[in-house]
Amino acid sequence: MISRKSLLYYCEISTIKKPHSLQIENGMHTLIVGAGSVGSMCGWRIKEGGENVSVVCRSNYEAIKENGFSIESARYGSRKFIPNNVYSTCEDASKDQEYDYILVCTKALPNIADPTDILKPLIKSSKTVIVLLQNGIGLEDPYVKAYPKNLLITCVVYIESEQRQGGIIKHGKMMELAYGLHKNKKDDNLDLIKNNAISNFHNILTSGGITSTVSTNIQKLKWFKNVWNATISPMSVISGKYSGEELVRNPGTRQLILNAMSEVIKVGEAVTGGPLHDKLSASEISEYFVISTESLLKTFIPSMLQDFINKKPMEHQVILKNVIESAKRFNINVPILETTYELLVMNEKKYLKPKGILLKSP
Ligand SMILES: CC(C)(CO)C(=O)C(=O)O
Repeated sequence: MISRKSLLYYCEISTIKKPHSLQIENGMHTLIVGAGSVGSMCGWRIKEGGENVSVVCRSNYEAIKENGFSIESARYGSRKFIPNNVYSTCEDASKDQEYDYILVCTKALPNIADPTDILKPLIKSSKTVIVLLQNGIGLEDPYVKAYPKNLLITCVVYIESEQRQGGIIKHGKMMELAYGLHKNKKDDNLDLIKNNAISNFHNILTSGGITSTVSTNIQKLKWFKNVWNATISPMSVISGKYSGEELVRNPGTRQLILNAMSEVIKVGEAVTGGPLHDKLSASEISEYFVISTESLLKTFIPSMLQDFINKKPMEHQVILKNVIESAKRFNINVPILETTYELLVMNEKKYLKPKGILLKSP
């Protein structure tokens, strides 16, 4: 019987040990690009851990410049987070710094604009490690193409947070990152520079109290997590704003979600070349996610539903469309995912079109 521990509990994880010969550097400078609910939480914890943290904010810039962030967290308590510097553009952030780590915490919306463009002024040499803290799959290729000399770390993000208004952040207990170096070829041997980049990142996260895990098979973990994101999140929007907890408690939608999950798992297995989990079968993975969702609070709102409520673009390209496109390559039928995707995009068009935001045609 599967019981809920944490959404990450069942992931196959390999934590690397810090090699004794490695010197962990101090005083590193991290830039958060997109200081919304995820970016501000990470920035806050990394600064609390003793590092320099600057942020690039867009819609919330004036509020953050003036007052910083006010964070109310069930895990860490309620505090203010005042970043070292607050910028409104990456251009401004690039003027007097070259950063060790750039954490990309913006929404992943490659269907609206090239996501790598905004980093251009910031990437001055191979010193900067780019870290993607975004939901979905198939995000990495544009970064590899645009910045081939920079190391790329890609993450699975489990952070339960929401921005109420400019700079007011509400956080629950979940604050976990699993990550690994994005590799073009299957190569588990990390050389010293790569190992250093990962160890330092691990160090700055754990110093700030973020549960941090390094994986040598990060794509498998990303697909595993996307089983949840590609099903519960869009269903919560198209069902008319039901929470995940309500959807899995209702027998009809519970079965629909289980069926949709099995479509995602089939595609994930084909893409990653094996099971998405070492100990759980495909049906146990779906069962595990449904049981985990059952014990989430009614008030827990998936980030896609938060975007829908706030009339913002939703991340359906990386969460759903990329799965559907992979399914086509492997001749796998995904009728539930296709239906969900089409209905989601129709819903989004209603509010994006009047704002003049158009999706790129495929
Ligand atoms: C489950 C959660 C909150 C983890 O970050 C998430 O991925 C989302 O809401 O989109």
